[in-house]
Amino acid sequence: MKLTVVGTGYVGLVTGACLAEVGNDVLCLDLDAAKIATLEAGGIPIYEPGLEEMVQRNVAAGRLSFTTQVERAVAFGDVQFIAVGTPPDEDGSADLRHVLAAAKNIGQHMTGFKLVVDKSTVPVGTADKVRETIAQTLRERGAAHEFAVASNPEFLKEGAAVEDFMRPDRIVIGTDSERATQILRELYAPFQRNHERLVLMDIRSAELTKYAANAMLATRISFMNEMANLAEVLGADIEQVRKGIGADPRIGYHFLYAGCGYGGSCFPKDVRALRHTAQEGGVPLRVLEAVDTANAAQKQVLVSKVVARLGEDLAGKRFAMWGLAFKPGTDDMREAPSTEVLQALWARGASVVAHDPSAMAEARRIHGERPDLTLVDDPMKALDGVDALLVLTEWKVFRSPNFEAMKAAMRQPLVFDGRNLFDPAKMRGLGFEYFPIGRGGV
Ligand SMILES: NC(=O)c1ccc[n+]([C@@H]2O[C@H](COP(=O)([O-])OP(=O)(O)OC[C@H]3O[C@@H](n4cnc5c(N)ncnc54)[C@H](O)[C@@H]3O)[C@@H](O)[C@H]2O)c1
Ligand SMILES: O=c1ccn([C@@H]2O[C@H](COP(=O)(O)OP(=O)(O)O[C@H]3O[C@H](CO)[C@@H](O)[C@H](O)[C@H]3O)[C@@H](O)[C@H]2O)c(=O)[nH]1
Repeated sequence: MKLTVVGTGYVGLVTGACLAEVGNDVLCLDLDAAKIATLEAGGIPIYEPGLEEMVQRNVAAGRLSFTTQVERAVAFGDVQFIAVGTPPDEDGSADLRHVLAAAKNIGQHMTGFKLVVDKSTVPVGTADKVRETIAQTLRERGAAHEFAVASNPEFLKEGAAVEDFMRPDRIVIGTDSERATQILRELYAPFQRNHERLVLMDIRSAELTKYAANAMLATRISFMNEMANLAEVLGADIEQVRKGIGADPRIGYHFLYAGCGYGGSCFPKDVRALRHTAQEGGVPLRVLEAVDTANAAQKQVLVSKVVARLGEDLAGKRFAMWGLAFKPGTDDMREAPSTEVLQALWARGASVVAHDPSAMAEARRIHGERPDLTLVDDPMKALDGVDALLVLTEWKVFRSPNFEAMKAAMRQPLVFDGRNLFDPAKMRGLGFEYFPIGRGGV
């Protein structure tokens, strides 16, 4: 099939590359000329395991190409995927400017049937707006072409995006058009594996499914974080509790880890956008309100522990930070807990020496050159003479460090671990003062 993907961010680029991988001809459009230039030069603008090779392979095979030319992109694909950003507006609602601009471009340049597929995360009712925008643009041109609009929300996780797209748990498709259903069935046939992954539904339900999934997962994390805070005070261990409750298949072991708060480009934004939608609809979402509040508090948990141990005034103190990305496997720092912890430490006069396997360039872009932030290329180098180590991201490379060398490098063996990487008994046995999350019983 001939496909156009509008937007070459995490979702658009992965969608384009994976759909080319199974034999489609894909043209990716982005208005960001620098991104397209990078892609055309054989590079990729983001870090995502397996993506660069997949892009290069499909470009070489002639199945994947890139453009900034809207007219060419609209002409190319019978299916037009909209995968542009839907950032939060000031009131927390999803900003649909880019989605509707993409829709308008399609209406402006289409000369025959197009299936327009919303892949961006968009509030319920957006497909109607996309439809209306295209219809209106066609009317203004005096043109009459058939088109269909479908919702196909994306569930990939950063750091595992290619794997998630190639081997999806489910493919949600919302349509009210038989023609659209047929096209998308055929397009997604190679991703079915051994049983049907397509979940077909009406458009509004598909749009809500995306938000409901992220809201449920965010709720689970905030719940575990609050249990962890309670466990600490009660002298219980959240890791034991996690295993105990996860054994119930109705709960399950996945996505049950307490930590220093959830971040990323999706959970915080989508929880707020859904709350906004509910407010407009006059429906209280009390649970989700608490999920958001609990997460904001959890992002400060490490700082509270530092202050309780070292005092409010941290002037002249030096901290090592392991991990800047919002989670391992990505260079993305959007809403990362590290940013809030850095700001809180700086506000108290401390300086930080940080290492992250992927996100250091991003940290430099966000925080700029400043005397109270040093970025080093080796986690052990961050420890020289520091008053404490803070762990913000559970990268694999941090899991089995040389503990003796760590102790020798630090001014004092003090570790605040926001991701529960280490065994508390072992740490204490080695002579560390160790502050994990929710492990009061060990
Ligand atoms: N990042 C994720 O893990 C993830 C997963 C599932 C769903 N989503 C959702 O998918 C959508 C895209 O997210 P992302 O992380 O890929 O965003 P992103 O910001 O990384 O990329 C969006 C891209 O769209 C481009 N763009 C904007 N307007 C355009 C237009 N009119 N024409 C062409 N290109 C345009 C931008 O230049 C940018 O490169 C969002 O709604 C997001 O919530 C994201
Ligand atoms: O047990 C857990 C699991 C995750 N997290 C945190 O939760 C955040 C989000 O993690 P994750 O879901 O792995 O990352 P995302 O790439 O943001 O993916 C989420 O958001 C995407 C965008 O909507 C969806 O497509 C995915 O299905 C959904 O998992 C991160 O800060 C994690 O540290 C925890 O604290 N504990």
